[in-house]
Amino acid sequence: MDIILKYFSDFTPQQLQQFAALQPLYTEWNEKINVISRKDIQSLYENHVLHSLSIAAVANFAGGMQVIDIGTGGGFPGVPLAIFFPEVHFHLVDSIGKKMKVVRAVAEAAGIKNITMQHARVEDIKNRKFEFAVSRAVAPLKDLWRWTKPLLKKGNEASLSNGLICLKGGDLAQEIYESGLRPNVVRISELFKEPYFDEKFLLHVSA
Ligand SMILES: C[S@@+](CC[C@H](N)C(=O)[O-])C[C@H]1O[C@@H](n2cnc3c(N)ncnc32)[C@H](O)[C@@H]1O
Repeated sequence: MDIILKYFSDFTPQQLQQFAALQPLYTEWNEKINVISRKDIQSLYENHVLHSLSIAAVANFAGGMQVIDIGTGGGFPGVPLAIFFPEVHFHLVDSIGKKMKVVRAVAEAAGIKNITMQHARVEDIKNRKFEFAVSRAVAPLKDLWRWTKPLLKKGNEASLSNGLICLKGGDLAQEIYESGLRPNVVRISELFKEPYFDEKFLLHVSA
């Protein structure tokens, strides 16, 4: 987990304990329910935790905000962000129930209190509003935006205006064109120097 401390500091002892708990917990749970590819589990902190925290490097969520993680799978980016922002509430949603089981077990064992979980397709969530939606590796930008837009409150209380923040890789030109949107695009390799982050991007679309 030193790779986290290379880029972020000022964690409380509780946050450090929670980050440290992730490796044994995900290693144990991933053997029962596969949420991270088996070869990737050794690179949990770089490929999953730090990648998730690229969102924290660009968006300083304010205490009391509500953030939905769409298609969280085993809890990325929602779980690392919930540890990073203990005053922010994270609602983690996935359409596959058994993945929610892993997230629930990890959050409980690590004592992460600011997370709720919902087994649902995000399109079916009604009557709830969030300041931000976050997502990694779930759907084309066009679909993510169609699902997310009705769930967002407008506002500007964080370092970024309220909206969708998604993590994506590869050549995004066609995907952005097809979305009809003009997202702000951040190269994650400008934040973190490890080769894993080459060709990885963070996209932000304002509500
Ligand atoms: C490739 S996995 C990524 C999981 C996690 N975000 C990560 O980066 O490790 C995509 C996840 O999105 C979920 N998903 C896809 N479409 C969804 C939808 N419409 N509503 C909720 N979850 C969805 C899938 O069940 C799957 O767990």
